[in-house]
Amino acid sequence: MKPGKFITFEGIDGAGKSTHISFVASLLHDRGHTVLTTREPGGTPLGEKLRALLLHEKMHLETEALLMFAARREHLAQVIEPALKRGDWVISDRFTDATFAYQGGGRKLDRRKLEALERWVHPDLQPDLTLLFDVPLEVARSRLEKSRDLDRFEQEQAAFFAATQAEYLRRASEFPERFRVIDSSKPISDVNQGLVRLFEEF
Ligand SMILES: Nc1ncnc2c1ncn2[C@@H]1O[C@H](COP(=O)(O)OP(=O)(O)OP(=O)(O)O)[C@@H](O)[C@H]1O
Ligand SMILES: Cc1cn([C@H]2C[C@H](O)[C@@H](COP(=O)(O)O)O2)c(=O)[nH]c1=O
Repeated sequence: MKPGKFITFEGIDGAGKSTHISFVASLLHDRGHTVLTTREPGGTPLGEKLRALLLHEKMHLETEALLMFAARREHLAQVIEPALKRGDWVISDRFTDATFAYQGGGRKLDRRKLEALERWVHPDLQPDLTLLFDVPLEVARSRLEKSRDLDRFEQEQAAFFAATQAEYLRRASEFPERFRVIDSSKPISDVNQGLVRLFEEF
């Protein structure tokens, strides 16, 4: 069912993943692939409305997790699955690992509930490659504060991001076949060079 490849970018807020998506997209485009870049929560008109709620409205933790998966269901149906079927390469700025990291790790929602939602929403699809941008918490925080006004997640305390990052790293060791951890405390040009090397082998 899936001639295209599905690549996801993950990391705590300010880790630098969005900065490197267009670089990787143009690298893959130069290799002859049709590349679609998208993001979560979001990626569809309905998903973007849910994103606005998720990033700015206070809500119950389980509502938050359910809305993340509702936006994802729409994203898969409208964007990701048709693109992969056509043979396009899809790069998503976040996917289900973010829900395990933020709602599971950061907010402590029982992982079994998230696993049940994952089995419901995408039982047969996992990313072919997940790039985890890893950076010390204080570096991420200082990059964010310099760059923009902070949303509901970005305003969380250091302990929340420490738990979120720990869950990302735990998942990277649980699924080593698809995760690659990128040291994004390095300058942007060094991170780009590392990405060029990584994609020579992918
Ligand atoms: N390696 C780097 N060195 C220095 N600054 C960086 C680096 N990577 C990203 N930045 C800067 O840090 C800020 C945040 O980067 P970016 O938006 O890519 O992070 P992000 O991981 O996508 O965060 P979010 O998930 O909150 O969108 C931007 O101003 C960006 O220019
Ligand atoms: C997919 C997803 C996202 N989040 C959080 C993580 C970020 O703080 C925001 C998205 O903002 P970004 O700047 O585009 O990265 O949403 C989450 O908590 N759970 C998720 O599943």
